[in-house]
Amino acid sequence: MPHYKLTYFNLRGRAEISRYLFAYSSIEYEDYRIEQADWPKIKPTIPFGKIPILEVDGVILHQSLAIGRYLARKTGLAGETPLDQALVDAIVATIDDFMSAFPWAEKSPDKKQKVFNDLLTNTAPGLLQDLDNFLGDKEWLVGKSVTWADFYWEVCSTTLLYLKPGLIDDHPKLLALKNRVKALPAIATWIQQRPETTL
Ligand SMILES: CCC(=O)N1CCc2c(cnn2-c2cccc(F)c2)C1
Repeated sequence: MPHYKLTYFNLRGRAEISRYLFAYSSIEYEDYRIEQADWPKIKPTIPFGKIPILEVDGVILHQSLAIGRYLARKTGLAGETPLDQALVDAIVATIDDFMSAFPWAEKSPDKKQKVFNDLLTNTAPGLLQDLDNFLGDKEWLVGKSVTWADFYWEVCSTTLLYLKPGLIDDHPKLLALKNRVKALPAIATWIQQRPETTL
């Protein structure tokens, strides 16, 4: 088994999907969490200057969704057929587009709050309805078994609910999917054991 080292901040953020995949697959890894204060020193040493990165026996993989897709493929959670894999990728990208629209590093609290409020009030409802329509009465977002698209929904919706409690109240099927993921034993154990962070 390769030596895995995941480097990110002490946040769920863009690394949590990989942590879920490691937990679900029982693959051992180093969950290396850097202090925000140390980032300016570390950033120049990172290819492309962004985290998370996953080191696989010293080979550095960057981009959170590339890392997630790599782990999902190793874990059998990428989708059963090429078409299902494409559907999984499309759902992951759709959720990620929305999460990426938040100005997480905005220094002005007023500007940050204004954009966050606009996204949560005016953009989120359309996305939630589209996801609700796509899920329909299925157990999982794609195919007959859980995929990393379901994990990504749970990871990102946790942050969205922290930002706006009640945001998903009009979508009981999406909440039920979130709870199905949280009820997976390995995920439940990780959620119970992981460091408590707000984001
Ligand atoms: C200073 C940086 C920061 O506060 N965060 C980084 C980005 C982030 C956070 C929480 N979720 N999230 C995220 C998850 C997935 C996709 C995405 F684009 C963003 C918190």
